[in-house]
Amino acid sequence: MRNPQKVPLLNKRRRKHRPFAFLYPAMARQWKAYLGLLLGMLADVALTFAFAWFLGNMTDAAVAGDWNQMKSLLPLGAGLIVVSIAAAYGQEYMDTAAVEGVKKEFKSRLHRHIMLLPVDSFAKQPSGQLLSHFTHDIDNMDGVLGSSLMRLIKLPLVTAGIFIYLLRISWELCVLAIVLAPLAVLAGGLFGWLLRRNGRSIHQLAGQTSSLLSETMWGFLVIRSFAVEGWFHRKYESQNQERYRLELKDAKLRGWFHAGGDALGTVVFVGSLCAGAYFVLDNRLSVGSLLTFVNLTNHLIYPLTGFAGLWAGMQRSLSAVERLSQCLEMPIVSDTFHENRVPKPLEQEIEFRSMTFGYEGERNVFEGLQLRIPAGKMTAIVGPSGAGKSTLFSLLQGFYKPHEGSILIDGRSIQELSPSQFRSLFAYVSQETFLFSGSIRDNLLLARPGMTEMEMMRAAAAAHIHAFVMSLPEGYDTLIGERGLSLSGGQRQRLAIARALLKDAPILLLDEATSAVDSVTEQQLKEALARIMKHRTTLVIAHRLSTIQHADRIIVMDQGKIVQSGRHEELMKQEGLYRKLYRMQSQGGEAAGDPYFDTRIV
Ligand SMILES: Nc1ncnc2c1ncn2[C@@H]1O[C@H](COP(=O)(O)OP(=O)(O)OP(=O)(O)O)[C@@H](O)[C@H]1O
Repeated sequence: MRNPQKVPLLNKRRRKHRPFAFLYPAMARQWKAYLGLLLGMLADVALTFAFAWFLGNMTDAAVAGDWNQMKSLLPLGAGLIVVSIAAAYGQEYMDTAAVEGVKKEFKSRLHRHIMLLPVDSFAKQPSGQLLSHFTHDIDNMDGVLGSSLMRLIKLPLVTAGIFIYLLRISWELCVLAIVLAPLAVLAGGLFGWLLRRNGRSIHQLAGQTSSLLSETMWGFLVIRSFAVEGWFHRKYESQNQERYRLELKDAKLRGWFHAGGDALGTVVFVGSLCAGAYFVLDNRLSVGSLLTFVNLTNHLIYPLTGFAGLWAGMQRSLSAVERLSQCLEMPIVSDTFHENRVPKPLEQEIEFRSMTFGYEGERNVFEGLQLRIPAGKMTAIVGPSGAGKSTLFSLLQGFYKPHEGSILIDGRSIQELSPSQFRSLFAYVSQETFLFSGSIRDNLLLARPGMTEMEMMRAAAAAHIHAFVMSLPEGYDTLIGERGLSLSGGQRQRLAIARALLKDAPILLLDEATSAVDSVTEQQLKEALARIMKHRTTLVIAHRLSTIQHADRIIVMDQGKIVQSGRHEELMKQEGLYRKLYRMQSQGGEAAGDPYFDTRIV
């Protein structure tokens, strides 16, 4: 196994996004909080000038020994303090409301969007990448929301106001500051671009690391049994190192920007102080005016220095918003969630009519496939690995659309059915059973939310899991751990079968559903399944041919084509793939080198 090298980071071809246009509707819905913040910000600006004015007048009154003037100014000072405390409190609260309100909306939108993604686009995204939108991108939106956004508006506003105010005090002192302003703007533009580029790389890497971590946790037992902990650790180390390098680069950029801003600010401050002191000596400026000037210059310096941090944060947030918008712009299957309805049983058949399909960028799996599956019967699909059995199930469930031809259920194209009607038609038990963390009852409830205790137990009994559940101290309320890992493979499979039974759909899709049970349980399950299949159209993908000998019809597939079909006895009489597979299986699958050999037929 190779040591992982540097992680590819930047997506070369990115679409143009307008982050603020994307954010605006969600922000508009929090208009009360943003209005509050805007008023708070305006109060803040007014307070800045009011305090500077107060300082200057108080000092001049003190220098002139005007006690009455000082006394008249005192209540004003107290009022300013009260207003500034109220403004600070209000801003803090409004900031949280404005930021968290928008984030809450995006979290919810993102989750909904992911739930409605078509199966193929979902499958293309590593789960960690999707997860990182929640854990990384949404958390990094702060720089363009709430008070950060207000500060971005406030800084130019304060800067312009201060210039005008200072101009009234001394135009000579203003010239010094004005000369340096374009420099700050230019530096902001350049560093902003660099920071955003770097921020994008950090976000992308965070997504990759998140994917790697989720794979590591999910595949922990495989990692352990193949002794590849070292390889995974090195891969993580390499990404961790890269992240460290990028964070340092970010810090360097911010550092340079900060230092440059500080230097610029200090030059303005010291320069105006010296020049101001000279003007006081020359009697062209009062001491109070100098203090007002120095105080306001401080506020002028802040835009030059504080702007760096704000700008850097904003650039990071913009690249997070960009990634979020890319995800939210992925097309979804429909605008609404669908609920299970209780559909009528199938009356006629399922038909694949001249269907052609291939996965994106791959050669076609099916070319003009013609297949009819009669209603109310059990049809088994067999064939070597890669024949297209699972793809047929996916197409039937609408996970993918045929490129040509159509799929009809009782004579109606599945495209004509509403998503709710369509989804209610199938109950699916897959090879890899997935159970959700929570109790056994929670997992069964998924299939039928309003189920009664009796219905639940009946389904569990039919799947031969009821006795086991009742033997547990908490019965149906027993927690089964993440992915049901505290249960055996066979127990998980039987619960999955009970879940499918509870859904009570007219079409039952079983993908080697009895593969993880022992032979005694398999026999019991077969009986239970046979009872349920009686009223249903059942399609079974079977790898062990012994499990489908009683099927009403067996379809033998090879490389996307139907090569044989009929009952077990008929197929056994024919020279062909079925007999070959059957013999291989009964002989123990000793078929090394045989192109039809499916390693699971043993
Ligand atoms: N998501 C996918 N993207 C691209 N190609 C795929 C995808 N899933 C399956 N294939 C390809 O489609 C073909 C049919 O695969 P499919 O899983 O339907 O076969 P199968 O008969 O179910 O095999 P098995 O018995 O091994 O599960 C194979 O060549 C496979 O490599």
